[in-house]
Amino acid sequence: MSDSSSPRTAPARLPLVDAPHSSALLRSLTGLLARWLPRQRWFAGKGRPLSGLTLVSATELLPSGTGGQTPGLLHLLIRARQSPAPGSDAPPAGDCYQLLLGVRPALPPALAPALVGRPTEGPLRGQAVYEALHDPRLADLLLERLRIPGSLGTLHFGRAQGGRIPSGLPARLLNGEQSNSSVVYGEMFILKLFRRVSPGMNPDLELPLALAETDCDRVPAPAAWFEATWPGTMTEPLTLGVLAPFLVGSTDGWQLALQSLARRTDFTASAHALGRATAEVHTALAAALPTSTLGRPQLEQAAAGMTERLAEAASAVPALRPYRTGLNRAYEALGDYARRGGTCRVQRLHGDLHLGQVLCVPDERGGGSRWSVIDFEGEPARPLTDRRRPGPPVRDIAGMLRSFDYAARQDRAEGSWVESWSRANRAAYCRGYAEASGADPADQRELLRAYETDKAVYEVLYEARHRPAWLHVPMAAVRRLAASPD
Ligand SMILES: Nc1ncnc2c1ncn2[C@@H]1O[C@H](COP(=O)(O)OP(=O)(O)O)[C@@H](O)[C@H]1O
Ligand SMILES: O=P(O)(O)O[C@H]1O[C@H](CO)[C@@H](O[C@H]2O[C@H](CO)[C@@H](O)[C@H](O)[C@H]2O)[C@H](O)[C@H]1O
Repeated sequence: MSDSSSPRTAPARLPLVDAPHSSALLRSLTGLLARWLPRQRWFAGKGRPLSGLTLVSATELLPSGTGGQTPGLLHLLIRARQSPAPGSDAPPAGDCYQLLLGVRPALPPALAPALVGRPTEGPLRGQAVYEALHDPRLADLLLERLRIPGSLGTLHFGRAQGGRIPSGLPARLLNGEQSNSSVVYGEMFILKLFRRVSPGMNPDLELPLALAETDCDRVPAPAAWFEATWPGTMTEPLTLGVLAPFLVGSTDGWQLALQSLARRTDFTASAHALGRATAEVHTALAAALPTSTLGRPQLEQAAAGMTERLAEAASAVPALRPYRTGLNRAYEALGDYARRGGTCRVQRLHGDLHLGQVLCVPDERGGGSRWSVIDFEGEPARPLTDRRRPGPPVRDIAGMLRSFDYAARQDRAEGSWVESWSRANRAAYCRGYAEASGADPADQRELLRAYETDKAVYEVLYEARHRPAWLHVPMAAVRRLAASPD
């Protein structure tokens, strides 16, 4: 099963573009990109030096006018090779990134912050190369491509049946802390452009497409998408972007939870509704896509995977080491459950469910509001093959329970009100889930504890890498979970 138990999958091989063209283009861009890429929020390999760049694919979406005012639009897939982390004997890894670059002889002042650089050699010599999504003309061109199904070079554009995508919708690039990049078009659609990509369908397209065929309306249905394809090769298509309806006036669950904490207001009705929404999505996914039952060997393997992940995290984050024995008890309890004959149903999941992944949307039908669920990519650090494997629903539930704890720990006052806020919302969420699904998460004690522990360990590693100032949040959970009685 996904979790961990499976061997780490090596990145699938991707074809390279034909040599003469690619080497000239790379000559233009290598120096600039080697400096620019590691500074991007979405660059996954922070802290490891870049050892080289290779071009996987290059497509001119719009040829640059020579000397004129028309910008060019270049779509690139670039493999960034990196040296292994210090002390690791792993071979150099290479992640593939998607770039959309604008090319102009001179940049208007409004686009100056988007500049990647000016190549000093090769075919782009002397041109201003910049992040194309900042340029409304180029973002508009991308929408035009998405409106009309078809292929251009390695790029293939697909569309859902029916529905209308108007042209000329004004583009607005989101500037939040994202793992990818998103552009909102006329407050009608949002395009998510995946940054780190690998062969195989991205679950953030696959699962919303599958749900669109069911009667579950909790997830915005993809209107259009694009992918890279290499017909005649063994390489699976690689998902590059998804256009979905924009939920106007929505607020994410994280903001709402923080408001409730700041104003000392009740959140349990929302948490309960969120439990119901999660159950509805799980039920629809289980009906639409394959499920199976894990028996003893697979559950033991899952527990072993968690133990291994804890060992890896502890070697990267020393603060975790004193708690290893205590945390491992949760994984041993899962192994014991399997040896006693315990089983577990697995199905496709969200994979990284937390309060930031749920949007509270004003409900046109009833005047109130309702929860929608977004971002089915799974945990960004896991290989795609892992993220696409079925897992137990309690894994998502554990993620949301951790999120209530995260929110509560943002409150500086802490103390008993905040603790009871967290406890009450965790309980309300599970109640809502149980009512809508018929399965009470609390009945799966060993699984829930093991997955909550596994999630807290993941968060320790995530915070140590991306937001060290937040490390204390999952560490508080680690202390609690390590001390919890069997
Ligand atoms: N369909 C949507 N409607 C409204 N806002 C959305 C929608 N999808 C995403 N967003 C907004 O965009 C942000 C980033 O989207 P997300 O899919 O989580 O990207 P990432 O994986 O890069 O974090 C979300 O936090 C949310 O605020
Ligand atoms: O939103 P992403 O898919 O990029 O998920 C990653 O980043 C999340 C933070 O933005 C991280 O979530 C953790 O912090 C949240 C508060 O910011 C909290 O609600 C979550 O419970 C906590 O796990 C997520 O783990 C990571 O994969």
